[in-house]
Amino acid sequence: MNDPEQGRSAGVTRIGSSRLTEVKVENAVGMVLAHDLTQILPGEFKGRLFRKGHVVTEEDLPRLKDIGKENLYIIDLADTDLHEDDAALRMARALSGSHVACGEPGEGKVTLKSTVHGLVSISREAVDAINRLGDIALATVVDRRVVRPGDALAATRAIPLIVPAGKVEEVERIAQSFRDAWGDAPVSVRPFRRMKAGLLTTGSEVYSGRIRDRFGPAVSAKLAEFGSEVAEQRFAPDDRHTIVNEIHYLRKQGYDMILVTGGMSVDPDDRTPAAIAEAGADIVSYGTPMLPGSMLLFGYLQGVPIFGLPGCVMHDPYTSFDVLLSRVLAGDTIVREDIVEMGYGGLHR
Ligand SMILES: Nc1nc2c(c(=O)[nH]1)N[C@H]1C(S)=C(S)[C@@H](COP(=O)(O)OP(=O)(O)OC[C@H]3O[C@@H](n4cnc5c(N)ncnc54)[C@H](O)[C@@H]3O)O[C@H]1N2
Ligand code: MOO
Repeated sequence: MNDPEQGRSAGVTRIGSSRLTEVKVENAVGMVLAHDLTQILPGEFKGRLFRKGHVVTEEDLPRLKDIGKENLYIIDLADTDLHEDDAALRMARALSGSHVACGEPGEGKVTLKSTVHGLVSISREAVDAINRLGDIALATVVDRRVVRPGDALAATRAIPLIVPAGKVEEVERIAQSFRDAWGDAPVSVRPFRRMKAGLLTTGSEVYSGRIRDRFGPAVSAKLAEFGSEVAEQRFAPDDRHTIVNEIHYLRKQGYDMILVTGGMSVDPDDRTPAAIAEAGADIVSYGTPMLPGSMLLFGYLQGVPIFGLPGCVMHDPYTSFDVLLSRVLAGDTIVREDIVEMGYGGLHR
């Protein structure tokens, strides 16, 4: 129904029950523009040259010709149709959940932005169902990306200038059934909680003072990046009994999470995984299918998240620790399947 050639006669194009009446640019002075008009100057500018609602003046005529406009159109919109800007705005409103701000329409597009620092939740199922409808487009970032205030999360757009209202109503239905099932809209952001971590650094070479600790500064900086902090750092040699006692000490301090560094790999004197288990943690996984960060351990000690952090966390800017830390700070409980799913797309080095 949106073939613009269909139903065209003597300067009038019919799209469904709506009509577009052609007006030659030379005769358009005083006319109200029915949609935003775009200019593209490669390498210089791309955007709105004239805004919907603008009243055409004599001086506009050469600029309209410069962007290829020989004709302008008056829209008679049928009740069953929506203007591109209204379609994009209604879809954006339906899709916006917690901590998401909906922008103003421009050139038939509305952008959804985060209002907080947190983890975005985007339902791929809902996005695919919406894009299957045709005539409308929804483009998003990937689920579980860390976002900051002002970051774009998604954009809605009508493809033709005039869209059947039924398409937008279908988007609203999809969004509403998602809300009914999950308690939030298909695009939402969970702000990061501010957590206090207890840090235990193992390694006899560090404990004895042979080498300077590099884990403490790296882990503190990482937590600060997310708005959390290392509240206390302790040190232990590669002795399982001492490591277990230090983990119990940190647990008693009531920290929101416990981080243990070093001794995570293959040698018999890498004691940390066994010590974390002996301390009483339920191990969700020792080994994470992501690189860097494959030797990471994650579990819960009396409900408190506990990480065994491998050496790469000291020097690689993005590891499996970033992925799991962001989820813990967003309030997720990590299960084995979450770890399993990290392998696909998880090769970063
Ligand atoms: N044969 C294999 N070798 C390695 C494997 C493997 O599977 N087979 N895994 C590799 C991966 S992945 C990682 S990551 C590293 C590191 O593992 P660890 O977490 O066990 O680290 P450590 O052995 O304790 O130390 C490695 C290295 O880092 C220095 N270190 C440790 N802690 C500190 C600290 N707090 N400050 C400064 N430097 C520290 C330590 O002295 C060593 O030089 O293993 C791979 N190898
Ligand atoms: O675990 Mo290593 O932690 O992949 O570089």
